[in-house]
Amino acid sequence: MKIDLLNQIRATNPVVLNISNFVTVQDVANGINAIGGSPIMSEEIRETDEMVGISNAVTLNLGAFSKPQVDHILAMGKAANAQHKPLVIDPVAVGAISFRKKTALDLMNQFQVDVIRGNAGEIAALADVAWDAKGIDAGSGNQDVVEIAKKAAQKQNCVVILSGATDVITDGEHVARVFNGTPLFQLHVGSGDMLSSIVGAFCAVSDGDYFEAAQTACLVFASIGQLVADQMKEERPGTFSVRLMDELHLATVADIEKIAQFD
Ligand SMILES: Nc1ncnc2c1ncn2[C@@H]1O[C@H](COP(=O)(O)OP(=O)(O)OP(=O)(O)O)[C@@H](O)[C@H]1O
Ligand SMILES: Cc1ncsc1CCO
Ligand SMILES: [Mg+2]
Repeated sequence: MKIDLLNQIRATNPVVLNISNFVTVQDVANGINAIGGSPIMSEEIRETDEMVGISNAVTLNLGAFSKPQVDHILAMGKAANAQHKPLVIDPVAVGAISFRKKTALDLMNQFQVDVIRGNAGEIAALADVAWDAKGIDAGSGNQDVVEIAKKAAQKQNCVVILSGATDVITDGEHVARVFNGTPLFQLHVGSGDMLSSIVGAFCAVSDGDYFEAAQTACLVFASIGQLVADQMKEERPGTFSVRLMDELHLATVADIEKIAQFD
């Protein structure tokens, strides 16, 4: 695990281009900014090639798409491939809404993603494994999450992050797990969206090793949330989100190394 990639983000301030959802766009922008990246959002398809041109990574969030936004996402994915920029996708709620799953699969048939980041309900849907997803949340299921993540990675030929109490990261063959985190993440809508765009920032400084980038992003984000939770006496979702932003900026590699739990 190359936790030092965090310092590389802070040293090089990579531009992370996002198609976000309107629910969590500000958290996503500030999360990238706080950790040391440079966020930019886009809502206009005609600027796609130029936008991708100035970016070091692209994250596409399917959280609240409309027909024009799906066209934009498609153009952005194709441009990221053509310009060899790392491409991350967050398939929000594809486990709960069949139209979303179909749309996500249609898109991923037309461009190649480098990393998919979703919760168990979303990744199970992409793996065609039975799971009871609930809206944007993971829901419940009894299949092995490692096998689910591997299956999704093999189907899409990319790195998959299945996030949750334990994050599972796989390229379809090798598997890493991150055990850090806090249930407080679930009390803040958009924790996953922030993670997906922060994965983009790690991919930008990874020299093409997206499996390493994905693992490290998960470890850094989950550990920083855990550091915040460890300082709180009660479950305060509002306070958590503010302090999370502070710690994304302040936490050092040494702070993370002290609590890191992964295999
Ligand atoms: N029960 C938990 N315990 C510890 N950490 C958790 C738990 N659930 C989620 N996390 C952490 O929360 C972060 C976001 O992952 P999560 O799986 O909740 O995304 P998500 O479901 O897409 O969230 P959202 O839809 O709110 O964006 C990850 O860093 C993950 O490790
Ligand atoms: C609540 C919600 N609805 C669509 S997207 C979103 C934010 C989590 O991605
Ligand atoms: Mg999500």
